[in-house]
Amino acid sequence: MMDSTSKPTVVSAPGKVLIAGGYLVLDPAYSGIVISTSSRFYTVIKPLTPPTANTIRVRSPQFRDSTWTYSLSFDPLVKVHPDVNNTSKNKFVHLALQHTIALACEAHQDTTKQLLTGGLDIAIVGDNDFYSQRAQLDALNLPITLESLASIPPFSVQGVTLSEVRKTGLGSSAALITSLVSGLLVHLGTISTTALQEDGGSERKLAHNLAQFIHCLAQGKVGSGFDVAAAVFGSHLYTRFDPRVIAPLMGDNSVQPNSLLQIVSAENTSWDYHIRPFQLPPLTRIMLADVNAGSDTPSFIGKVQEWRKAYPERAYAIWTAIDKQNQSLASTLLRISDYHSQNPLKYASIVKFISTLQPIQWTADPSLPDFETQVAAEFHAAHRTMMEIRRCMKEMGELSGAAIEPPEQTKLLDKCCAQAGVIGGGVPGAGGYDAVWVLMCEPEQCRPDQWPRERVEHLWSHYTELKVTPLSAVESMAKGARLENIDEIVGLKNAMQ
Ligand SMILES: Nc1ncnc2c1ncn2[C@@H]1O[C@H](COP(=O)(O)OP(=O)(O)O)[C@@H](O)[C@H]1O
Ligand SMILES: C[C@@](O)(CCOP(=O)(O)OP(=O)(O)O)CC(=O)O
Repeated sequence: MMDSTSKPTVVSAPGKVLIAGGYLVLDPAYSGIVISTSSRFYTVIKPLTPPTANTIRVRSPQFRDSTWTYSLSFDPLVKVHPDVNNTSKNKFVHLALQHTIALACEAHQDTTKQLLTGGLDIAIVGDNDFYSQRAQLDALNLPITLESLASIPPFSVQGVTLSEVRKTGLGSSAALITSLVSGLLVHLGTISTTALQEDGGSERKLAHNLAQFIHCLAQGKVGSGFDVAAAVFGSHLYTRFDPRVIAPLMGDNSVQPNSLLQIVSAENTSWDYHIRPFQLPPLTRIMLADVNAGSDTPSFIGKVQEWRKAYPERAYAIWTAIDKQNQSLASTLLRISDYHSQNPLKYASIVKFISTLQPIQWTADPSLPDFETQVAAEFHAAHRTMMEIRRCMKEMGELSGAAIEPPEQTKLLDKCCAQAGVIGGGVPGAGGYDAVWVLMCEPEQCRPDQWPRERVEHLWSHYTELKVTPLSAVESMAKGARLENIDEIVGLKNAMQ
């Protein structure tokens, strides 16, 4: 058994960007493209020192007033009680503890109780990207660049409470719930330490189903769940689950009868989500920006749903058109990756070539050999499809009264998409004012000032109409939630102090 000198259990989970399928993905008839980010949440679990029976202390050291202590009782069912001296509440953390420990007890009552007798010490931190760093860059008088972001210490202290912090839209709560739930499942032995090595094994699915349910309960609503799915499985093409699978668990009573395991089990065929493999093509890079104006996603969803109900035929036609483009984008990007597998050298040379040109010029050179022409044509197709998706989403926003791609964002995105080497971009997820994503070529080498990312970075840092701050994230190459070694995560040990 683990003692206080052993290495802690550390599980991380990535953030998300829904690059195609906003709104449509709420309906199981449609799917979306979700990219998981290199920016992650980390949950670090170790025995409490000094040991304190049935006590769990959770800390979020990046925030003020963010330590929560809980006690456990087991009779007749597990219950997690917040300490009366806690100075704030954290519903997400509380529900994650309650239901994950209940599940662990249902699976192995005796060993779970034994592992909890000395208490647990849990720390949770998120990469800087989850919270807006604009104020910090301005205060330090630093230019608004990726280099400046890299100079801020990892897991930096935000100086505010959790309710005051400005989020960037990477899905902090889904990544937090996934890392906490999966970390507890590993620590309590409910899933094995190798569970998170496999891409889609049954233990990973169990962690997904449990995290998905807890996230819905904490949010008080059932969304499409693409954010939790990305945190658990990494980038993929997502088709949602039928909410009826968790309906029996969604009541007010926080103590569940002994049926949780059966419902969240990977064997429960009522979990009908589909996760199809997806990854952005090699030698491309996604860049994300936090834009200084918030949007109210729930009110957008309400508007789009009302419009869809009021004008079913028109909505059906637009959704069908958007879905066609979304599917075409997914298959074009996957085909581009296939070209890379066929001939990585020629692929690299055509990416280098198009990275200096605007899309309109990519297929204009008749002297290019066949293979290179085909790859350039696929990149051009991806560009056209991204532009068409933006046009349709904007139209849906105008028809429904939700500012999905408002004029200010159109102007910004058009400028980004006019840069040499940029494939396309859009407003992530529900859209609005608060973020943009841009996909560009990232050749193996470039002369200074020739990287598409530098052009986009320059545009953003000199943009005056909106405050546009890059995030440091790229696509996560590690698939979803994973077990970490604390010594290998720069700054994590420090952040625990
Ligand atoms: N670092 C953290 N530590 C503990 N809880 C966190 C942390 N970051 C986010 N949370 C939890 O997630 C909640 C935010 O959820 P939500 O508003 O849905 O944000 P998001 O859209 O980023 O998922 C917070 O109120 C808090 O309960
Ligand atoms: C509208 C949606 O399809 C996508 C919303 O995506 P966002 O990435 O905008 O979401 P938040 O993390 O809640 O800000 C709703 C859903 O799928 O649940």
